[in-house]
Amino acid sequence: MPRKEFPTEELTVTINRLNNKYQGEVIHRHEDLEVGQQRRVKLTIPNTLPGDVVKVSVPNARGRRRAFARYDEIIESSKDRIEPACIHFEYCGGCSVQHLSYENQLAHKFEEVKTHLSNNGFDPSVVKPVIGMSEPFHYRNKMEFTFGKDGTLGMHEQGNFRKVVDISDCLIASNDTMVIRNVVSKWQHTHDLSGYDKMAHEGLLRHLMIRHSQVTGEYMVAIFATESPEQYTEIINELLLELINLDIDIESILWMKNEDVADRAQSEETTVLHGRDYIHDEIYGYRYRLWYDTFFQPNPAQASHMIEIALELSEVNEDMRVMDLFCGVGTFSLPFAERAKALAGVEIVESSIESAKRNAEDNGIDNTYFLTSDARKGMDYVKEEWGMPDLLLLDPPRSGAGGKVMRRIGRIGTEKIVYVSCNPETFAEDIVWLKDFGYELKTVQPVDQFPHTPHVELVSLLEKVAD
Ligand SMILES: C[S@@+](CC[C@H](N)C(=O)[O-])C[C@H]1O[C@@H](n2cnc3c(N)ncnc32)[C@H](O)[C@@H]1O
Repeated sequence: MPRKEFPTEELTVTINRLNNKYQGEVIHRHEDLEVGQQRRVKLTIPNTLPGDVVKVSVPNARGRRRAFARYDEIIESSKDRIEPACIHFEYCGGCSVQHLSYENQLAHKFEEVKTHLSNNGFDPSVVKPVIGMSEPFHYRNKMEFTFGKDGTLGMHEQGNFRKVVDISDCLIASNDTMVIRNVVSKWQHTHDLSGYDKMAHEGLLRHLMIRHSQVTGEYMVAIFATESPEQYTEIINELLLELINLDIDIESILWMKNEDVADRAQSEETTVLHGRDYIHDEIYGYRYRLWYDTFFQPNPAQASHMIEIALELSEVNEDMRVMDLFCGVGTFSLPFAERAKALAGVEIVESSIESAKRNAEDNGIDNTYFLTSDARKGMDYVKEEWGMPDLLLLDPPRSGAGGKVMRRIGRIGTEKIVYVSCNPETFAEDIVWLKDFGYELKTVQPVDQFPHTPHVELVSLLEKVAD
């Protein structure tokens, strides 16, 4: 029997918490209930804060347990609410907390890290206040814009993956990134080139990736499209001329053919339209080559703080052999290797390991051993082939390292473990595994790499205090 649909209701609610995407939430309890109606509905309302009183229209409010809805009107503002600096804030899915002062964002992230640790039985007093940015804007070195089917070029709308919000200005990207974005958008409209429709799987232009180095000033522009560039040579040449004539050091312009149905900026066939297929960047004084798909820390200024903290906490010295798990292109490996006797890095993406090897060479570092492997199997192999480490460093993806890797780390039993994380929730769950191996959490230093978003990174130290 089909479920009964209830009418849309206009509710007045007071937001009482932020979820992990920093969207306001409240549980609304219905009154005047009839048999078969839900007693309560959990409302998720983007761009709201605890203390905001808002009016919101909720379709089928009495027939569902959860609803995502935009507010119609703010009746009373939270005392923490500020005017967002960005003109696109209301709909853009890029930043979700510009309506909270930066000071309050940092306070919220601090509490979040402590809560995850407490929930997993750790003493939250080891957490230090979050290191924020003095200028929390224009910090990102890589932006990925999506072409919408309606000629837009920007970010997905918050809570609506099908819609692309046209972004002519962005306060977390560099100014030159937006100059390039605007040239490409104008070019698309001049030539009436279609944006990709992900539902119908038709249209030419899919993504625009712009990455740059804040140190070397080099830029890469990559256009992802469903067709090869040959049939568009004339109009592509017009774009190239415009881009190259900008007062921006664009060292790489790429055309990436991507026919895959998955909505990712990936390439089946890469054509270098101008310059090389990589750019140079630097973090913490080390030089790196970055290809379009190389994972690199998106906020190099804050990443440098994290490297500095990791080096200090580890007290790495020339007698130590270091194992760096999830090493990527070697952002932590190279500074550690230069201060250690030897370093072994393990990473699953082959091109990152190739890059790590080349980066070590480019920086004159010759005591490294890099292995392409899943962390779990790689650790066993490295122990056999390279030997046991004295220090363990790990920086897993947001999903965390997982119990199998953590138990192996526990069995290795180095005196210190430095765990770098981009997700306090999986971090807290992972380190629970180390308790049985006699480790104690000594310090956690959160670092804000992504102002105005829900993300927070951290560097932590665990020490072996018992066998
Ligand atoms: C947060 S990044 C850190 C990279 C590096 N430490 C850095 O700072 O640039 C996590 C890395 O783990 C890698 N990775 C993901 N799953 C993995 C696995 N199962 N085994 C080994 N590496 C993995 C990713 O490719 C990525 O390079």
